[in-house]
Amino acid sequence: MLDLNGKNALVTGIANERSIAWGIAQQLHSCGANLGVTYLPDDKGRFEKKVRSLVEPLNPSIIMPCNVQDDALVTSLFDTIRDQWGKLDILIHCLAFAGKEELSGDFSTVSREGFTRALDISSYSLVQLSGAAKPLMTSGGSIVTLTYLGGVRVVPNYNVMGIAKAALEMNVRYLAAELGPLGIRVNGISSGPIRTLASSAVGGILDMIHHVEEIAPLKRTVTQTEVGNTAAFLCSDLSSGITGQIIYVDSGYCIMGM
Ligand SMILES: NC(=O)c1ccc[n+]([C@@H]2O[C@H](COP(=O)([O-])OP(=O)(O)OC[C@H]3O[C@@H](n4cnc5c(N)ncnc54)[C@H](O)[C@@H]3O)[C@@H](O)[C@H]2O)c1
Repeated sequence: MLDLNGKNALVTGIANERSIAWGIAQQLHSCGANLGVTYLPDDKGRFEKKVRSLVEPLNPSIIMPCNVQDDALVTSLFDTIRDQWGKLDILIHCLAFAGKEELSGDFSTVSREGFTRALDISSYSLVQLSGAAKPLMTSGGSIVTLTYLGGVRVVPNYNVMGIAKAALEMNVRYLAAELGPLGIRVNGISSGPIRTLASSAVGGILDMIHHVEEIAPLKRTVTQTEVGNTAAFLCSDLSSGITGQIIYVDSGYCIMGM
């Protein structure tokens, strides 16, 4: 049994019950972690309402807004963690965004604005949040992000998000090298396709899932719980020798040539 008792874990990226971050939060909680969660603030407060009611059974001690494009919100989030928890042990980076118009059609038509926004929210944010977490991870720590095969191979319609994931995976390696001497490990989970709010913006997501069901050794795609279990492992002492890695949780799809 994984033991995360006494660990403070910040989970970003919960939008609803389909979110991979929700699967991760549940598994961290079941292993004993003390949770803090964030939601994306919007004018009508829809995400806040949804996230607050969803996470209630997990009894998080911090629930705060986080828009990674708003530096003041990020500063306030980590100030609160410092004041309330004193130290942070686990950071789950489980967020990404690209405009729907960027997730279908020809990649070469992506606008500078769309490219920059996707890279800023989906890739730079890992550096930003890890930099803010670093001074709070005084007893070492574990940082986990979520990536996808479209960052190493061409997947139809994934387009600019593939570039963002490629950059994200390199961020994992540079951060792991910098933070390793402090006992902070940084890893990524490359998840197979799962139907979520974010993935539904990718053109042909259902075709991608059906393709995995046909080709992958396990003949199915993965669940949020399976990704959550791997995240819990990567956050626990059982993975103490692993850093800078991308772990595939994809029913074995990535090993297949045909
Ligand atoms: N669903 C899949 O098939 C799949 C596969 C591999 C990797 N992933 C990755 O998993 C992660 C979680 O996505 P998901 O599929 O669970 O979808 P999701 O829509 O449930 O989660 C995406 C989250 O990103 C948050 N977000 C977007 N813009 C933000 C911003 N500016 N600041 C802060 N938060 C912001 C949203 O609020 C949402 O909570 C993403 O990095 C995604 O690329 C998903």
